Amino acid sequence: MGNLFVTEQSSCPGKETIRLYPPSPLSGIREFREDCILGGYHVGKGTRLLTNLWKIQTDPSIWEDPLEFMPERFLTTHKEVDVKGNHFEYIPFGSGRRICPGIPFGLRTAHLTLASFLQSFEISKTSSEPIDMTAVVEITNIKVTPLEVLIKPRLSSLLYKAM
Ligand code: HEM
Repeated sequence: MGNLFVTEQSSCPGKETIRLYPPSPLSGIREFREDCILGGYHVGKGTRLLTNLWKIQTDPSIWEDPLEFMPERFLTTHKEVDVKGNHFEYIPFGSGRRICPGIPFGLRTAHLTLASFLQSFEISKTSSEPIDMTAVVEITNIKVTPLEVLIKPRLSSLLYKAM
């Protein structure tokens, strides 16, 4: 299970999770209002651009061992990098005027939901095989192999009744 812990103070496992497994791997669409040259390419007015955030966040010229889960990089080589669209090598919420407006809500909700789930249930794998973390980069980030787990309540049964 990916650990989606990120706060605005930014925990390193959380930052690394959404670097490698961005929930929204493609940015929103931008339309060019005029002809221009971008990265050596001529781009015509009216062209629509969808940025592949996953590709940027796994660019081997920026990230050492880009496909490895290494949260410590956010304590060392990428210590100053935050999630707010200021560092273009890492833009899990996009950047600029159309940056995701749900950053604080998304981060807190992910944190709360996962923490409540882990507090409430014991989770175990159904096999001893390593978990296949391969993902398909589409509009959202989807695991190729669904994760199968067994969940067992940890708390008093009274706490699981619907409110
Ligand atoms: C971890 C959770 C989330 C991630 C990773 C995420 C990621 C993104 C990304 C990459 C974009 C495109 C930004 C761009 O094109 O520059 C976006 C846009 C957007 N997000 Fe999120 N998002 C998350 C949670 C949320 C939540 C909780 C809400 C609302 C409550 C939200 C609402 C929006 C909206 C409305 C846009 C479109 C903004 C615009 O086009 O002006 N997102 N998000």
